[in-house]
Amino acid sequence: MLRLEGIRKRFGPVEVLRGVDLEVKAGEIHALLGENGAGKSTLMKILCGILTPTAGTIRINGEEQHFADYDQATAAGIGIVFQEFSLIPYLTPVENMFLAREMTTKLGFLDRTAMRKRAQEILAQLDVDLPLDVPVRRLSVAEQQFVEIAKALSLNARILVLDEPTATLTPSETEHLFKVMRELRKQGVAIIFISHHLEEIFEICDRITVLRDGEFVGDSDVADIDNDRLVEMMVGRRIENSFPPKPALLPQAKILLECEEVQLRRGGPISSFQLREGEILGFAGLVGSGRTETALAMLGAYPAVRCKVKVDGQETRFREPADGLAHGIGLLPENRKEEGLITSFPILQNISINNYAKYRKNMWFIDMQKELASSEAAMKSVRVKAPNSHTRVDNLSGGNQQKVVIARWLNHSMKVLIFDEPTRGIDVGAKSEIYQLMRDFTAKGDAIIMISSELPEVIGMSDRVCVFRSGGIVATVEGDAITSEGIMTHATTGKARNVA
Ligand SMILES: Nc1ncnc2c1ncn2[C@@H]1O[C@H](COP(=O)(O)OP(=O)(O)OP(=O)(O)O)[C@@H](O)[C@H]1O
Repeated sequence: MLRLEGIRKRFGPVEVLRGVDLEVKAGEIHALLGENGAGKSTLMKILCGILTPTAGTIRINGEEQHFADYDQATAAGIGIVFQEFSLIPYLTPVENMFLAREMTTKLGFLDRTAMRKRAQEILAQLDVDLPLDVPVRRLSVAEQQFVEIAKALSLNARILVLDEPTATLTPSETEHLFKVMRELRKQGVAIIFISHHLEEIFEICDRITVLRDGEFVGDSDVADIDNDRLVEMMVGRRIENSFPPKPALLPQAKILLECEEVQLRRGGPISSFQLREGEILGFAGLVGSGRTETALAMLGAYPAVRCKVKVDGQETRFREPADGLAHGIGLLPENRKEEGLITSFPILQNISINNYAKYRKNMWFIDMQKELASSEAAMKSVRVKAPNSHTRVDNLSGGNQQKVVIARWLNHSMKVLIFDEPTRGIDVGAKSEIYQLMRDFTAKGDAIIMISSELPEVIGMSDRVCVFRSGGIVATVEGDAITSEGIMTHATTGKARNVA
């Protein structure tokens, strides 16, 4: 159904796609894989007419296509759901689906009944039930994604691109999305699926194509390839063990940070926890269980009913996360593109920001050589792929933008780091490097709170784990008790103490 041949793309002097081929059949779920910055999103933007290739051909059912813009690609049967949705938050799903191509009655009035009926038909075809009369901002991320898919199908998409659709979904939402994808496959739609979760590729995909540094590395049936070979194709080397060994827990370790009596909601559970020097404390639990809110409440960024914090044994009150910096506490927010980066600034300043004290020469000047050397070393340590540290962050791939924020915090002189979903959107090769850097950080006696929805990451990295449920901590486990069954049992059935 789709054949891309010899696709090249140059941004100024940098060639980011260097002759890429991709073949996708009707009724196939095809994974497009590669490290951060390999060129996946750029290739998809070319397919959708958003970018023009420097060279190469696009054929749909054998016919050569030249898309001048997105609308022409849509007319040719291509639909794309980006990582950042294009829905208007204040409009309903139906209004969003038919935006700028509203159905009208013979007299020229809006035919709301017909639009609603068509929307219902498409959603029923996907076996998706969602409220049609509320603004989409009230829907969950998964529901918004289904609206995007339904919108593409209402435009008769036969080739559907899903760019990292599962990155922000819960496991059950991901299962629902997979059900929808299987249904579309049955209907003969060709799906191109981008994900950094390799277990998802083995679960849902029929074929794969791998890119590395803008080049085509190879393609294969999923049935003919295993995990190790796939990683090797993507990264160009074998990744032996992604989690570094855990150090022995020190029974007498100093308490760096203590949170007593956190109550997120009136009448909700009251929790407490301690963070000890040299440890990684995992915050596990289902989405909405209160993990992020508890961390934010501690830093004054969530309006908890009560929250008593002690830093180095001293009671401390933070009004906002910036107050944490003075106490050596840094936050890597979940939503780092909006909250963690100044995208119009170069990588260099995005890494060194908040950290100028380290580069100060005297009262007036900073040592720019030192700033450059230190930031470039941090950038290299997490493998940010960019021509140099002066590249603007908005010219980086999504995963590389994430790495810049991680590089900033790991380069900072902090005592405590709070990492919310540290490896979301990060490729498999860089993940293991980030895990090692986290361990190097704690080896100095500093500590990390790691909020993560990825159970293997929680288990592989945490020295102790606080399991959250319904807004509070229901258990704290350590050592051999850190198992997926144990954590899941607490996360789904655990009872919080002290319910007021
Ligand atoms: N407008 C632009 N100007 C300059 N370089 C760009 C621009 N857009 C993308 N790039 C570069 O092109 C390369 C490929 O980026 P792309 O977003 O396609 O990667 P990706 O494979 O989708 O990565 P990720 O897994 O991180 O989403 C990156 O090195 C990126 O910095």
